[in-house]
Amino acid sequence: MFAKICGLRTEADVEVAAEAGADAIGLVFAASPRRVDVATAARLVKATPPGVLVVGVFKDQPVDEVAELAAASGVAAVQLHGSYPREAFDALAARGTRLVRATSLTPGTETATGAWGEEMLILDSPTPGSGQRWDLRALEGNRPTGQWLLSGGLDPDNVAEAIARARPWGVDASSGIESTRGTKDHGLVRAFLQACR
Ligand SMILES: O=C(O)c1ccccc1N[C@@H]1O[C@H](COP(=O)(O)O)[C@@H](O)[C@H]1O
Repeated sequence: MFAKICGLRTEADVEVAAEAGADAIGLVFAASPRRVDVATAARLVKATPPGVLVVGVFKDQPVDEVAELAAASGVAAVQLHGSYPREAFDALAARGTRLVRATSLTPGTETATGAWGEEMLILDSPTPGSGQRWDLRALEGNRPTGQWLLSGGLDPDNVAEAIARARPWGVDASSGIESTRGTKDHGLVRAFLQACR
């Protein structure tokens, strides 16, 4: 089970997540209490051990801004939320950017991982980073294929059951592993990663 821990803001956050077995971490560049500036992101990238994928998280920011922040910080991939068209994915892929596509599961959602050039697909609630769960019954008849991550309101207490029901390739969490909004609780991060496995 691939596990991504999102919204890290300090070196201690990175160290705990990596030591506890996170496969990927997310640094948020979107408007959010978890947002990091580019200098902080670059420091956190340097603090991340090899083998842990660092993903920059964006929402409805211009493609040029995404590419500039990704290059300046050194994140390995970008995760796009919001209403990006297919052309935005194509433009970033043409620059060699590794892509993660995040979407909620509404009628017409493209659920085949890789369909827009992304290497991972995230199915999230309609309000990313809010801690809201969504009705997993929506997966019936729409279950993605390939490297897809379940997200939206996951925490140490609910993630095992959510995995059993949704059968994702991986999971992604932020709000459910915080003490206060924007501040990771290291005990909850460890408990979440243990519960995933
Ligand atoms: O975490 C944020 O603040 C955020 C802001 C804008 C876009 C995405 C964001 N995070 C992503 O949201 C989900 C986690 O949601 P939850 O808090 O666990 O419900 C995950 O994909 C994050 O990468």
